[in-house]
Amino acid sequence: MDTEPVAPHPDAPTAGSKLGVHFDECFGCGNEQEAGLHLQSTVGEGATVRSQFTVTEAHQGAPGLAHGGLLACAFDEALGSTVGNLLRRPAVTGRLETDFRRPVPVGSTLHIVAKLDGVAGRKIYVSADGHLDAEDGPVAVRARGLFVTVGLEHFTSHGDADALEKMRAAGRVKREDWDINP
Ligand SMILES: CCCCC/C=C\C/C=C\C/C=C\C/C=C\CCCC(=O)SCCNC(=O)CCNC(=O)[C@H](O)C(C)(C)COP(=O)(O)OP(=O)(O)OC[C@H]1O[C@@H](n2cnc3c(N)ncnc32)[C@H](O)[C@@H]1OP(=O)(O)O
Repeated sequence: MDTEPVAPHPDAPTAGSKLGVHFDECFGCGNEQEAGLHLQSTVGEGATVRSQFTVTEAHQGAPGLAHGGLLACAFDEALGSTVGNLLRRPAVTGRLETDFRRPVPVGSTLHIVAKLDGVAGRKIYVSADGHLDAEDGPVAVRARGLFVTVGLEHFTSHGDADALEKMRAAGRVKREDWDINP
């Protein structure tokens, strides 16, 4: 792939900043989804975001083991949060590849480190490693994503405009937070 290197937006949150919930009903990070992943993220050094989530019984595929689709969801969230918060561009997942390298048991915590890899026009390439039970634990899942920058009308024309208003009212998303025409 022919990409340009990418640096965080000058107004992006700095290393150590905790990233809040972007939407209360988001399955990845929202606090109104009881069975959701409740992923919590912090900006890391360089163009990285560190996220964690603990696998519960609600996330099983085989008995006692995380469902692969839910693990993919965690990476979608972690990668999307990296793009949204570091680049401040509204973007959606175009492609998500996951390598499942080790089983992830219920009760374990996945430590995901995601990084911006490059951009090519509207295309943003990101990747992440998920370490089992510790930041330096063995890699259980690896993912690569392609996000595509969209205008805010993507969400208003295809999504729930009332819910977007609710997000704005809750201060989750402000128009001035986004670099709409990078
Ligand atoms: C005020 C409201 C703000 C709302 C913001 C909300 C939240 C954000 C807040 C904070 C951020 C924090 C956290 C976010 C966390 C999680 C995010 C989860 C993200 C998701 O879970 S999101 C849901 C799943 N996602 C979709 O629902 C997308 C459905 N889809 C489409 O809506 C279109 O498909 C679209 C827009 C992707 C492209 O459509 P399009 O017409 O605009 O553009 P086009 O097709 O030309 O693609 C342009 C270039 O991307 C290449 N390209 C596209 N797709 C490709 C693929 N799969 N593989 C390889 N290349 C691909 C083309 O080949 C071309 O490349 P080239 O320019 O080189 O030709």
